[in-house]
Amino acid sequence: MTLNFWKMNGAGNDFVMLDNRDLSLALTQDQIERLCDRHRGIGADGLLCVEPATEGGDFKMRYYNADGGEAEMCGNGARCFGRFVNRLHNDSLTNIRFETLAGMISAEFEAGQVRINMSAPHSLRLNDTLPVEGESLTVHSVNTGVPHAVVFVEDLDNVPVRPWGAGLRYHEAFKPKGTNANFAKELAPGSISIRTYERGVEDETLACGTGMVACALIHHELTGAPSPVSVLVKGGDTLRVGFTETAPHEYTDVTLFGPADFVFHGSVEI
Ligand SMILES: N[C@@H](CCC[C@H](N)C(=O)O)C(=O)O
Repeated sequence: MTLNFWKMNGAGNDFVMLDNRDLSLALTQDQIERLCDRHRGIGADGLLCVEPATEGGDFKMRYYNADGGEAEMCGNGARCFGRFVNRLHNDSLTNIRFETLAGMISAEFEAGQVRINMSAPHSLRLNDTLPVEGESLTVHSVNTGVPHAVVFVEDLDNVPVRPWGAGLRYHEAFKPKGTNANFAKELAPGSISIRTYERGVEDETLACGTGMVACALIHHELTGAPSPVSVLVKGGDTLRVGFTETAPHEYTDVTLFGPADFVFHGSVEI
C-alpha cells in the first residue's frame, strides 16, 4: 500500500502527518514505529492523523509517539496539526478547534506561526525529593495533556539528560504510565531554557511543547514570573507560553505560540 504523507516540525520536534479524514487508514503500532524509524523509515519523533470530529470540534487529532504508542496530547504536534489542516483547506482558515484525548484544543494562525489554546493542566506537585541515578533530585510535576516531571538545574548544558530522563520516566513515583522529563534553567525572570527527554521516543528531542508549558508553569509557581514565559529549547527556538492563574495552582487560557513548518511531502510503501 502507498501512503502519502507530509513531514513537518514544530521547533525541531518532527512529525509524519497523515490525512485520514476518510478513515481509510488503520495503521498498526508496528507500522507507525517503522514509519518513524530514522534508519528504516521516514524518521520522526511522532505521527499525527487528521480524523473527522466526533465530539463537537472541527477535526480530531490522533497522536502517536515514535514507538507507535498513542499519547493523549502533543503541543508541538498540535501546532503542526493546525497548520496542516489549514493547508488541506488551501490556507483559508483563521482558527480551528480539534478534539484530542486530552480535551478540546483550539489553534489560530499568524504568519507561519501557530498559537494553541490548551486544556487545563492538572496534577501539579512541587518539591518532591526523588532518588535518580544515585542523586537526590528536587522534582516538580504537572500534567499539561501528558505527564511531565520538571527539574531545575544550574548547568543545563551538561545535565545527563538521557540517564536522568530515563530514571524519571521509569521512576516508581510515575508508574504505571511513566512521565516525560524536563530539565530547566532560569535565564532571567520570565525566561527559561529547557531540555526534554520524551516518553515514547525514549531520548532527548529538540523540543517538546507540553514540556515547555509544564516548565513555564512550574517557573511561575516557584518565582511568581508573570505570563507570558519565554522558553528556549534545545533546537534553538524560543516559544511563548501564556496562562491565567484563576486560583492558587489552577490555570486557564494556557497557550503555546511558536513555529510549525512544512519540510517535505512524499509517499512511502507500507
Ligand atoms: N512532543 C510532544 C509530547 C508528545 C507526547 C509525549 N512523548 C508523551 O508520551 O507523553 C509535545 O510537543 O508536547
